[in-house]
Amino acid sequence: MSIASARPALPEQPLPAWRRAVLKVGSSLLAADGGGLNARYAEALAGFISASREQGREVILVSSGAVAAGRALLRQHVPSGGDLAARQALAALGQAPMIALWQSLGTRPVAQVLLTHDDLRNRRRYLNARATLRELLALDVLPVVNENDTVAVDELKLGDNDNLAAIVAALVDADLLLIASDVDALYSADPRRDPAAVPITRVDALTPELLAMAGGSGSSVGTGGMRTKLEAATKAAGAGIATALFSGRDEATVSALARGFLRGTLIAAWGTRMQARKYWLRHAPAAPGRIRVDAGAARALAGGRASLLPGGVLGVEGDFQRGDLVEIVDEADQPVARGLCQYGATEARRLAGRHSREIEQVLGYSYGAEVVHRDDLASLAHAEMTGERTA
Ligand SMILES: Nc1ncnc2c1ncn2[C@@H]1O[C@H](COP(=O)(O)OP(=O)(O)O)[C@@H](O)[C@H]1O
Ligand SMILES: N[C@@H](CCC(=O)OP(=O)(O)O)C(=O)O
Repeated sequence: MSIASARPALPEQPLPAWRRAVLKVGSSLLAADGGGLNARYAEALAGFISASREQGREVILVSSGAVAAGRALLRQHVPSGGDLAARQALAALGQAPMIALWQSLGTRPVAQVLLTHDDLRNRRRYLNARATLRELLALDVLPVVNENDTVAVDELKLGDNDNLAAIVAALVDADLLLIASDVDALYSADPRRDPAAVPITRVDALTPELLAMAGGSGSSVGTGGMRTKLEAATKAAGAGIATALFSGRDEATVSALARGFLRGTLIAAWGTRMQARKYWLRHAPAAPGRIRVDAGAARALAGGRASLLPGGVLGVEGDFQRGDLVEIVDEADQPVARGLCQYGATEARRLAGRHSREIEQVLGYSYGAEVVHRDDLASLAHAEMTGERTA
């Protein structure tokens, strides 16, 4: 039974417009009775994914449930907490049945994507994960992401799939993070413990008071509870992505989602995705290196809408890798922009002053016509920075 089923249904509110969303489905839904995997609630969620696809939208699924599935397969008591290696073994055992469950509920092929914190901290792996996920969407395949529990210990661990889902949402430039759980909203206190708890359906800012309302998991299969959901929403908000929390146990709630309405808690983003991205590009630590550009390129970059092409590059200083954040300066060494470089310093040096169509001939391969793509670039010119949110 849903925790909040004895309470009155929540009002519907419009979801923000979205084209790409990450949907996180917790163990509390896939192993709802505390036993093995069960399609009972996953079916409606799979229906939502198919309906979204038909509306021309893209969904990336982040699914838990491997540990619960593994535990049920062994048909023996394995303690929920405790031994990390035992949990890892259970996850390895249950991962294939979890993927098979999602495959059985849809017609599109399902692709398994296993990630760790290390994969997303390392710039090259981050870019590879992003490219793979984008390619899977282009192939019209449903990516099903989970933490790679076999290798994820301590510092490699994201710790929970709520946080993983927020990171994946930023990785794939999603517009919305949808978190389906066994509770229909964020409450003023854990509704399992406090019958007087009241639902909070709209959050404009995640204040310390709100964060303090969130408790841990109330079920035997879930891990982070509301605490990790609010952590995830904080990460998503900082990346310009709104989060919707809702009960995946309530069919009417899930079908309302396909109509663009939420019965649950909507946590607003801090700004637009582009503002958040530009803010990050302007303020994150840059790699030890600089790209010097000619006057024409400097003018174009100051406008905030042009990419940096190899022809505008005069020289490259220092050392950086493909994907690093680098500073771009003009002929007088004045910073004009910052951006993620598509080529490493050695490659960029060889490309300086060349035409984009010569890239393949010079390097023997190409990552694209731009040294820095305009989506990955933030101008430091005053006009483009006005209106920037303060973090
Ligand atoms: N303030 C709160 N509002 C709503 N739920 C809360 C709150 N604090 C703790 N919870 C608990 O969070 C649980 C959902 O998280 P969790 O068990 O980790 O599920 P999942 O497997 O879906 O991630 C709810 O069942 C509820 O008991
Ligand atoms: N990677 C683990 C999921 C851990 C987790 O975050 O679970 P949950 O709190 O149910 O989303 C598994 O597949 O069992």
